[in-house]
Amino acid sequence: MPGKQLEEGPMEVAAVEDGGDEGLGGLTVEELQQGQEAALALEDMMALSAQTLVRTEVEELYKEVRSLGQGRYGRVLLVTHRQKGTPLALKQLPKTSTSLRGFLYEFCVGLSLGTHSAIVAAYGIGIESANSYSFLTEPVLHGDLITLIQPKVGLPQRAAQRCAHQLASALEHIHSHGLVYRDLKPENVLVCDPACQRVKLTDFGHTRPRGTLLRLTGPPIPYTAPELCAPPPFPEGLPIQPALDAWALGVLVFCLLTGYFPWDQPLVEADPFYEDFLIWQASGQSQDRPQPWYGLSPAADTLLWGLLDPHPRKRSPVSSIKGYLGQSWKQREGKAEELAKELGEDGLGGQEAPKQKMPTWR
Ligand SMILES: Nc1ncnc2c1ncn2[C@@H]1O[C@H](COP(=O)(O)OP(=O)(O)OP(=O)(O)O)[C@@H](O)[C@H]1O
Repeated sequence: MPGKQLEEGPMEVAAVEDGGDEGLGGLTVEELQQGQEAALALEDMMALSAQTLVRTEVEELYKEVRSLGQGRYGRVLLVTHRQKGTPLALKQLPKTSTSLRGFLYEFCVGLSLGTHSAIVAAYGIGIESANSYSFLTEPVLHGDLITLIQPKVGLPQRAAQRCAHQLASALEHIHSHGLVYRDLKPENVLVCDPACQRVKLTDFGHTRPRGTLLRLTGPPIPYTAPELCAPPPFPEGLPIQPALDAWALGVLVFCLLTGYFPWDQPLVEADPFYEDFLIWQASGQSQDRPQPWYGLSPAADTLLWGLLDPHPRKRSPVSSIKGYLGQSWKQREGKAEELAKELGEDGLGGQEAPKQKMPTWR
């Protein structure tokens, strides 16, 4: 998502000299340095890539086959190389809404991360045309994950675990490069086969170096971590951390397992589902388990409590998924209904069932 409204800035180096975590908005010196190194490496790569841009109209080199998708900022086309016939995905970003810098940024982030098996491979070809910028990646032809998640049901457990494992590994790779992905959602997860054996993360327009100062510019969504909703420690924003992606991964795993969002926004005042979750986390009592969580196993509860810890420093890293892979994440068939009965779910203490609706799947 390049060339978007200004919502971020680099963290002031002076903050490091202040010393202590306080002056760093909660980042350690090492974390801040890791982000700064990532930012410098990207700047170098962008300068080199700017010199190697191919200046031509896309049709001169590639033949359009069909549309693969349309995002807010660009469209993605399946094309073939005119001489070789090789199929490729071409992401095209109009110059009216994308700056050269924004384009180079997304292009270079994708290029530096695309060596991981669960990240879409980039071909290192950037094109500047009269009205657009484009780059080429491998085409992934079975659509995105949102089309496979059955509302109110989710994915079969094995498929959900395969997706979660691969996405955690992709995010770990991104974090090891000093970057935070920041846009985990099913629409950005491409599916390589109908059984969802292999998935790939795409769209690096929001990815930024760790420690970049960032403010929320619109209303939060379920994937937005609560620390981004709170007043930021600096006027320019919150220094971003990989914990933002761990939160989004927790929400995504919940969606994969249930077909529901756990809440609309992580705001106690505005969202009763989130408030119920915090009450359950605080009490640990089974009678406080919120309704959307009934279908999950104890292992999934523990995994998701870790990833969805409201305190970013206490939150489990994305790699915590690995410790839960051999276990069941869903209640066995019928168990969720039994549990509902046990908990008097047709009534909080025998009253009529609450008429509240689960968060609707969007
Ligand atoms: N390599 C690819 N192969 C197949 N389909 C793709 C590929 N890359 C993207 N798509 C499809 O195109 C859609 C839009 O792509 P992308 O998310 O990169 O655009 P965007 O404008 O940055 O989106 P957003 O609105 O999320 O910022 C994706 O949701 C996906 O369905």
